[in-house]
Amino acid sequence: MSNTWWELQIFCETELEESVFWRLENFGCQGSASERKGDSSVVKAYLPQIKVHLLDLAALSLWLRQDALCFGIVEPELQWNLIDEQDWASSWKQYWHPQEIGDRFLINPAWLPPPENSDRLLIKLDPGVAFGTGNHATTQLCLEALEMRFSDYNSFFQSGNTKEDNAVIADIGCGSGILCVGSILLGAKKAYGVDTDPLAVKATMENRILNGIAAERIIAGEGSVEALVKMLEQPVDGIVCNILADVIISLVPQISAIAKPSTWGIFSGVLVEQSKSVADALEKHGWIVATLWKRKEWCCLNVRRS
Ligand SMILES: C[S@@+](CC[C@H](N)C(=O)[O-])C[C@H]1O[C@@H](n2cnc3c(N)ncnc32)[C@H](O)[C@@H]1O
Repeated sequence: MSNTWWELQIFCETELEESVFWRLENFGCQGSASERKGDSSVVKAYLPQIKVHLLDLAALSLWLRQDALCFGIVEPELQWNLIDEQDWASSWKQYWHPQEIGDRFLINPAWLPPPENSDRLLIKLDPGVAFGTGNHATTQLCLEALEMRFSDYNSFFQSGNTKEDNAVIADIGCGSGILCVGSILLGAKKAYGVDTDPLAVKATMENRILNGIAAERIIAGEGSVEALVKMLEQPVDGIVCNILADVIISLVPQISAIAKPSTWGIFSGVLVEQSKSVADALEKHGWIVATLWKRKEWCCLNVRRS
């Protein structure tokens, strides 16, 4: 018997889109995507029918309307209907298009031919049900921060064997594996990804293969920092973590234990109003917050150990 899924459609102004994505992610949705028409957006998201009751959907509708009121934006409209798994697996994909991110990346859905004549680093992706298409501001901030980190290495080590060739990265909450793949394309030697969701681990391994990356260069495992500690031979050079602020704060002590004096970190998934509490937690554990990058209501903290 096929599984049944809720397909949620939110008709909103583009200004509200990021907050809608955030609500949907917290609500447990998977495979969300948006389509823009002028100033309006249709955000689509999916979740298994057994996970929520109609009453929950009514509550979600209320939260979305309250968010719009806070921002002084026209209230969005939420519609829902049931579809079967086969339809779900393909329906959101038609709204996802190749996307340039930062100065160097081009994200290309696995089922589309890559654009011709692009000199960008191509990340081919099929996220399955995992988070991380590159559509979300929090992922974009991470990819741009990774570009910055690796260009620092390049300009510092102009010739010969560069330090970047040896950089080992940890990606906590790897989702589709987009940041692991991005790190390798930028020149990392190895990326370790962990995620509490086994489907994200599967997606990361599949996307490694899709991008022709050798098995020993992206190692993915189920779990969180405690799993990472078991996988690592020594502290890492860089840490990227795009999870919500509360989770980051709870993980900071363990994360600090896999760092060495030269380690840098990229912490994303943080709402601007939560940035101070995340920065406080990091500083308490020996990190220096170097820069804070913002995109809409989200921000990303670029930190270093010394
Ligand atoms: C916002 S997604 C980020 C995915 C991808 N890294 C990106 O930047 O697009 C967060 C991911 O963290 C995972 N996650 C949530 N809590 C976690 C935890 N405590 N430890 C590890 N992963 C966690 C979720 O399953 C999800 O895949």
